[in-house]
Amino acid sequence: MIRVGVIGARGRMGAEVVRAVEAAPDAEVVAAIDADDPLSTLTEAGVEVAVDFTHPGVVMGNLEFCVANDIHCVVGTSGFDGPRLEKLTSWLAPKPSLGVLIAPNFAIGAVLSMRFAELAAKYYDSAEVIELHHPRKLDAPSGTAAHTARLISQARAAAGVPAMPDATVEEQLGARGTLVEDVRVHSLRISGLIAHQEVVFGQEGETLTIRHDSLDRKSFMPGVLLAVREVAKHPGLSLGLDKYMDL
Ligand SMILES: NC(=O)C1=CN([C@@H]2O[C@H](COP(=O)(O)OP(=O)(O)OC[C@H]3O[C@@H](n4cnc5c(N)ncnc54)[C@H](OP(=O)(O)O)[C@@H]3O)[C@@H](O)[C@H]2O)C=CC1
Ligand SMILES: O=C(O)C1=N[C@H](C(=O)O)C[C@H](O)C1
Repeated sequence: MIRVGVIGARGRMGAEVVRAVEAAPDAEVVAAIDADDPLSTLTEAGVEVAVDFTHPGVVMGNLEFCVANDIHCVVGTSGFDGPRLEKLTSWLAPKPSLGVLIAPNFAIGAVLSMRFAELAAKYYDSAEVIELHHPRKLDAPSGTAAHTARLISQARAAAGVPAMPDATVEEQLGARGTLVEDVRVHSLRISGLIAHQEVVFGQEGETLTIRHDSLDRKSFMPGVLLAVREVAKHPGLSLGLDKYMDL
């Protein structure tokens, strides 16, 4: 049995993770902590894999503790940029057998749609990302949208695709979304939604839209369980659940 600690266990995702791990035949929740609970609960319970669904403002402190205490980490919390990933890499340097996965999205369809977007990127003049989420989400744009935009941008740069056509010279603040690298990202917050994303590509006479919808937070659980099972087999820092999949 894999001994799992859930950080953010009373949150929307954390509570779902506790249920999913408890139902798994090969893993058990030995610690479930939330804001104000001491991180030492994890070491006292002998946690092997910590799963973090908290807030961008606290996740780095949680990871610093887990890495220092040789606990593998599966991280769904958003807010990871280049400097954060560099810091994590430096923490992991003296721990060659420890695995940390930062996954912007655990839904299998979302992982596939990011890969599809990366593949499509070099074939189109234009690409923009629209993410749609529940209105209690704290951050914008979503981690998934930012990651998708970076993948598109990097794929276009690698293929030498010229800048996207856009004649806008007068823009009311925010009307064209925000730029992640050179890709526009638009964020909607709508009651009734959970987590959704469209990537729209276009060229003369043709568009391609790649859309993914998480209709229930259960959609993230197969990916979380896959990560819990795999993280110890993938030492170092991995970005994206696709690193544990045969894509
Ligand atoms: N990668 C993926 O597939 C997914 C990622 N996410 C991301 O996961 C994160 C959490 O989302 P969600 O569950 O909706 O958010 P919630 O706000 O529902 O849950 C976060 C929980 O973490 C708690 N918390 C805050 N600080 C700490 C701390 N220092 N230690 C332990 N627990 C703490 C919060 O307590 P309190 O409310 O008191 O602050 C809350 O209970 C977000 O960043 C979101 O974007 C969400 C869905 C899927
Ligand atoms: O806050 C959420 O709900 C979600 N957050 C992640 C993100 O920021 O991309 C993943 C998913 O979109 C749900």
